[in-house]
Formats: sequence, structure tokens, C-alpha cells
Amino acid sequence: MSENPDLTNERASGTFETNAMAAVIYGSEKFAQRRREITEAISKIPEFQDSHPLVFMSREEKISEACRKLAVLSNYWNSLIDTSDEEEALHLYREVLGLEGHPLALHETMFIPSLIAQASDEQQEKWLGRAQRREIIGCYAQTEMGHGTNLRALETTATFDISTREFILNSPTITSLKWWPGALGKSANWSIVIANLIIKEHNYGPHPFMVQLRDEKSHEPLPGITVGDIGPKMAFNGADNGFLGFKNYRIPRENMLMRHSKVTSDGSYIKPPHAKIGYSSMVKVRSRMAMDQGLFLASALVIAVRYSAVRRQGYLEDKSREVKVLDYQTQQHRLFPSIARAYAFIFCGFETIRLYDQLLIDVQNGNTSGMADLHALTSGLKSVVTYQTGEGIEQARMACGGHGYSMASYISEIYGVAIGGCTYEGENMVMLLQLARYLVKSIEMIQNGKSRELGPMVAYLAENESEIDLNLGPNEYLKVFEYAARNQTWRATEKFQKLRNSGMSNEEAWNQASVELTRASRLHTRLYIMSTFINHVGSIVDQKVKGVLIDLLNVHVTYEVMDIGIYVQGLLSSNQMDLIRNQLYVSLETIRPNAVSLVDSFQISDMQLRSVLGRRDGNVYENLFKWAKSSPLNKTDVLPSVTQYLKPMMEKSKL
Ligand SMILES: CC(C)(COP(=O)(O)OP(=O)(O)OC[C@H]1O[C@@H](n2cnc3c(N)ncnc32)[C@H](O)[C@@H]1OP(=O)(O)O)[C@@H](O)C(=O)NCCC(=O)NCCSC(=O)/C=C/CCCCCCCCCCCCC(=O)O
Ligand SMILES: Cc1cc2nc3c(=O)[nH]c(=O)nc-3n(C[C@H](O)[C@H](O)[C@H](O)COP(=O)(O)OP(=O)(O)OC[C@H]3O[C@@H](n4cnc5c(N)ncnc54)[C@H](O)[C@@H]3O)c2cc1C
Repeated sequence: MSENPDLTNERASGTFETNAMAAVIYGSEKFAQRRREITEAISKIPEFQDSHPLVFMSREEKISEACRKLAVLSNYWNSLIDTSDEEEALHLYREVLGLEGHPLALHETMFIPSLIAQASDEQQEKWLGRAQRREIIGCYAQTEMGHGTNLRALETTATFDISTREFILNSPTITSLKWWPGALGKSANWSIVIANLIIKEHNYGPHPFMVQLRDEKSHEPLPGITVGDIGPKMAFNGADNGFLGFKNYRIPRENMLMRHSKVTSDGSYIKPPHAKIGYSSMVKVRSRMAMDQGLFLASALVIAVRYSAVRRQGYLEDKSREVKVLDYQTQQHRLFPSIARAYAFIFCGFETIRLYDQLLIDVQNGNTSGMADLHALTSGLKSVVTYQTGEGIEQARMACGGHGYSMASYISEIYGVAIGGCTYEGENMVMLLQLARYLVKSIEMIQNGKSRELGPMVAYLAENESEIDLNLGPNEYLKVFEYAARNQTWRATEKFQKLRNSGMSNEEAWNQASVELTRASRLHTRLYIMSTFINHVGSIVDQKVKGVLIDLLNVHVTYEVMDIGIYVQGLLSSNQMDLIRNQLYVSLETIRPNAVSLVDSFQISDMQLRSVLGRRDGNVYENLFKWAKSSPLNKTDVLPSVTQYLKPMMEKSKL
């Protein structure tokens, strides 16, 4: 079937090459090209297609479908991608497995990275290759039923038995059951388990252990292990998140991951070079989250923008033809700032992935000095991007009207998966407060006359306000954001200090200032996102692409400043606020002809998108009808439940 002419016209009005934009989004022409090649190759392999739409499947079917595809994938793996390239591998996973989770998701995102970061060279020799070849399937078991946030209160124990040189793992209470780890329930046969290291009755706190859970031949749980699935979730139902308990389960001493902390055979403990080095697997995932979430948001926007360009409803001036809903200013205001955010998140994502990779090298070389900075940055970023992604996806759903609410749009699934990120890898409020600790310390350095020692990301906290001339472009908006973040950070810190100085305990003062502190963290993070966006656009060579991204940046800076209006009242007059508001409306109009091309540039395939509304060809209505007819409820005209219950009820009522 040919493309919907409305979309053809939209594509013709684009002022730039989508391939050139994809090269900017994905960091290089080479990777953008590889993505297309991988997508193209996969589309030719029929076994990778869904056997029927995932949204009509039960959990069991979804998991089985994911396993089927993984088995097929193992035959093609080496021929489809450069297996040493993490980004290629993730693209392949996204294309073939989609976003609902699968039995290898945690193996790739946490199990292997934990082995790389936490296992000694000998341990890597023993397990890493096996994991990379997928001879074993691993997961990351940290969270317990009773504790996820407060890691110091985890209850699982690994007690060193000097006589046998083994650790004995135990789950002493119901609340100590590991609860939530992805792929733990039914798929993984090994896990990295975080347990309290106990030697001679001394608790050294949580440490990582490599633990075999299931027999490698029969896949049956090993004696001493209780393991299973935790049941259906809001989304991610292609994954078997699990529970796990230990009863006097013994593992060799060599199974404690010993790159950093060590236990010798006589039971001596060797401290790691940094107290939180064992938390690095979480930092790794958080450093990827801006990218992952940017892509979730992008997916919802591809659907909503394409659909809005083919959906006609109501009239503007021309009463002879209904207008595309994308031409309504309200629709543009609902969608375009989110397009800008999706771009900004992806740009930040590449940056934090790069920073993590560098940190990993530094730490392996004994330099842990960058850990606090990256922890603070990624804590704030994961919190802000997950929240704003959730907001943006929900707006995208509403922008699709009634059909957005149908699973045919697939937006609800994207939403469910994306907002999981507000919780996993550290609940958002908790992580904002981690960043706040860092910000408060920075203010304390300024108060103690050590401004010069501040890192580049917080140097603005020591600066004074300057005059703002909004006609000068994005950098002036950055100053507005700096003003807001600086003011709020000082205000929140001073509130905390005042409470503490009044005699309150440190903890209670912190608690009573915490809402204000989280606000400071959000503003600081949004400032970082904006400045990364501005820097990125500044570095682009292709002038057509750059021109459009400047337009998109204008949407971003004006929208973001309007959104934080309450924090800039002392800086901007109401006339200046009106000016910004008008600039935003002008920016929406400017970006309108490029809207479809901007979302096309994400190059998210139909196969991955799984959306009837977001189809690249725009042939929505005929496919919506086809999709509805394929619903299992339509297999018969009369359902057994009607025959069994409703008919007798109606018959009875007639009497
Ligand atoms: C940090 C805590 C909240 C507190 O820890 P605690 O030990 O109690 O800390 P304190 O003693 O209070 O000390 C705080 C100080 O320590 C510093 N600190 C803390 N952490 C770090 C760190 N990591 N590095 C450096 N420094 C650190 C902190 O700054 C303080 O310093 P100071 O005193 O101020 O100087 C901690 O308890 C915590 O982190 N809690 C959160 C727990 C958590 O995050 N758990 C995660 C469990 S694992 C999980 O959730 C997994 C989820 C799986 C997600 C699945 C993802 C699948 C991919 C999805 C996408 C699919 C698409 C396809 C793939 C694709 O696209 O990628
Ligand atoms: C989809 C998904 C996948 C997951 N995968 C894994 C996995 O693979 N492996 C794994 O180990 N775990 C996994 N988890 C668990 C996840 O990491 C935890 O649920 C998360 O860290 C939050 O911890 P919690 O559940 O204890 O929340 P809680 O800490 O109980 O949060 C409840 C409320 O208390 C508040 N709160 C808690 N502490 C504080 C504080 N100090 N200050 C202020 N407010 C506070 C929170 O902000 C929140 O509002 C997964 C979770 C989900 C949803």
C-alpha cells in the first residue's frame, strides 16, 4: 500500500536530510548507518517478526516469544553485529526484542558490566567469557522485599567459614528475600548477589558475590535456593522479575567478586579504594538512562507526531477540508517541547555513557576521584529524565485522542516501561537527594572560601547575577537557568543550615529541608541538560541540520524557562516573561514544517515501534480495523461467556 499523502507532504516540507540528522542523534554517521543496516538485515529474517501482536499475548506467551527470538538471535548474532560494540548490540536487542523486557536484559545491562567492573582478572577469566558467549544467563540480585533504597539495611548474609573457606548465604527473614531482580524468576542460572559480608561476626556491609542458582543441565534450582517469579507488573511483562532466598547455601571464597574488596583464605578483609565502589553497576545503568529514556520518549513522539499529521479533525480558516491536528497550536505545544527534550536527553546520554567508560578506566587504574561527580550527575539526570519522559509520553498519548488509549497505539506500553525508570536504579526522590548532598557540599565550599576548588558543573553556584538580554539567544536562557538553580540551591542549603543551627539533628534538618533540596537538584540537572544541548548544537557541521536544531533549541530554552517561571520572578520582569512566551509560540510555528522529519530522524523501525498509529506509511485507519479484527475476542461472533451467563440472564429477565 502506498504512503499516506499527508505524510508524503510532511516529508517533502522537511528542510534537512533525516540521515544527516540521525548521524547527529546517534553520535556518528558510521553508527547511524550501522543501525540502518542492522534494521534492514533483521527485517529480512521472518523468525524475528512477532508471531502475533504482543499486546494480545499473556505473560507466559510474551516470555516464550522473547525466548524463541533469543534462540533465533543466537544463530545470527555474529553475522549481524560487531559483538564488541555495545551500542550495536543494544540496537539489535531493541529491534528484535522490543522494550517489554526479556530474559537477557539484565544479563547484558548489569550482570556482564558488574563482572567487568567488580571481578578480578582471574574471576573474569573464569566467568566473563562464558557470560559473553551466553553459556550462562545472569542477573543482578540486590533489592530485597524489605529494602531497596537503604542498602545498609539489606539482610541477606554471606558469612565466611574459615574452616572450609566458603561463604554461607542465608536469608534470615521474609523481608530479606531478594525481590525484583529481572530474569531471576525463571531464566537466570547465575546471579550477582549483594549480601552483607560477615567475618568473625563483624559485618563489613553489602558486597557482590557470584552465585550459581540453577543446575546448568536441568535448570532446576540448586539445594538451598528458593527462587521464582514475582508476578505481573505494570509493564515489563516480557521479563521474569523474581524472588530468591538462601538457606545455608555455600559458595567458595573465590566467588566473592574481588577486584576491589578482598577476603583472604585466613579471613582477613582488604578494604576497597573507595567505600562505594561496589555501587558501580548502578552508576553504569544510571549513566545509560538518559539515552534509554530519550529513546522511549522518542518512540512515543514518533507515534504521536506521525498520527497527528494524518489525523484530521475540525477546521481552521479553510472550511472545505478538516485540518491536520498537528496544525493546532495546542497540539504543537503538547508535542514539540518533548521532541526537544528527547533530543536533549539523547545528547546527554552519549555524554554520560562516555563519562562512565572513562571512569571505569580510571577506577581500574586506581583513580577513584571522579566517582562522586558522576554519581551526583547521574543521580540527578536519571531522576529528571525519567520523570519528564513519563510526562512527555502521557502527553503524546493524550495527543492521539481516543486511539491513543487503545493498545493499538502501543503508547501505554511505552509509558509503563519508561516510568519503571522513576523507581529502578534508585527511587527518584532518593536520587535527587543524593545530588542535593553534593550541591550542599559545594555551597559549603563557597562559604568556606574554596570556590576555586569547585568542579566546572557547579562553578556557577559561586557567580553573581548579571543583566539578561533575552534577544541574545540560548546562552542568555542558560543564564536564567543558572540564576534559578543557584538561588534555589542557596535557599535550600540555608534552610537546612538554619534548621541545623537551631539545634535540630543533621538528619531531621535535612528531612525538613528536603523538598526544597530536591527542587534545587531538579533545577541544577535541567541546567545541565540545557547546557549540553547548547554545546552539542554548537558543534554541528551540517548547516541544514544545525539550522533546524537551533530552531528546536529555541523551543527548548523558551519552554523550559516558562516552565520554571516561579523561580525567576526576581530576575525577569513580566514584560520579559511575555517576550519569552511569544518567542516560544513563534518557535513552535518555525519548527512545524520539520516536525515529521525530526521524529523520522530517530529512525525507529515499525517493527520496534509496534504501533498502528505510528506506522511510517501513515495508513492508520485500515490497519486499525485489521488490528481490531485480529483481537482474540473476535475469533467467534458469540463468546462462551455470553452463552453461559448473559443469555440466561436476559432470558430470565424476560419472564
Ligand atoms: C546512595 C544510597 C541511596 C545510599 O547509600 P548508603 O550506602 O546508605 O550511603 P551513605 O552511607 O548514606 O553515603 C552516602 C555517600 O555515599 C556516596 N555515594 C553513594 N553512592 C555512590 C556511588 N554510586 N558512587 C560514589 N559515591 C556514592 C554519596 O554521594 C554520599 O557521599 P557523601 O557522604 O555525601 O560524601 C544507596 O543506598 C543507593 O544507591 N540506593 C539506591 C539503590 C538502587 O539504585 N538499587 C538498584 C537496584 S538494581 C535495579 O534497580 C535494576 C534495574 C534494572 C533495570 C532494567 C533496565 C533494563 C533496560 C531498560 C531498557 C530496555 C531497552 C533495551 C536496552 C537499552 O536500550 O539499553
Ligand atoms: C521494573 C523494575 C526492575 C527492577 N529490577 C531490579 C533488578 O534487576 N535488581 C534489583 O536488585 N532490583 C531491581 N528493582 C528494584 C528497584 O531497584 C527498587 O525498587 C528501587 O531501588 C526502589 O527501592 P524500594 O522499592 O525499596 O523503594 P522505597 O525506598 O521503599 O520507596 C518508597 C518511598 O519511600 C521514599 N524514600 C525511601 N527512602 C527515602 C529517603 N531516604 N528519603 C526520602 N524518601 C525516601 C521513596 O522516595 C518512595 O517515595 C527493580 C524495580 C523495578 C520497578
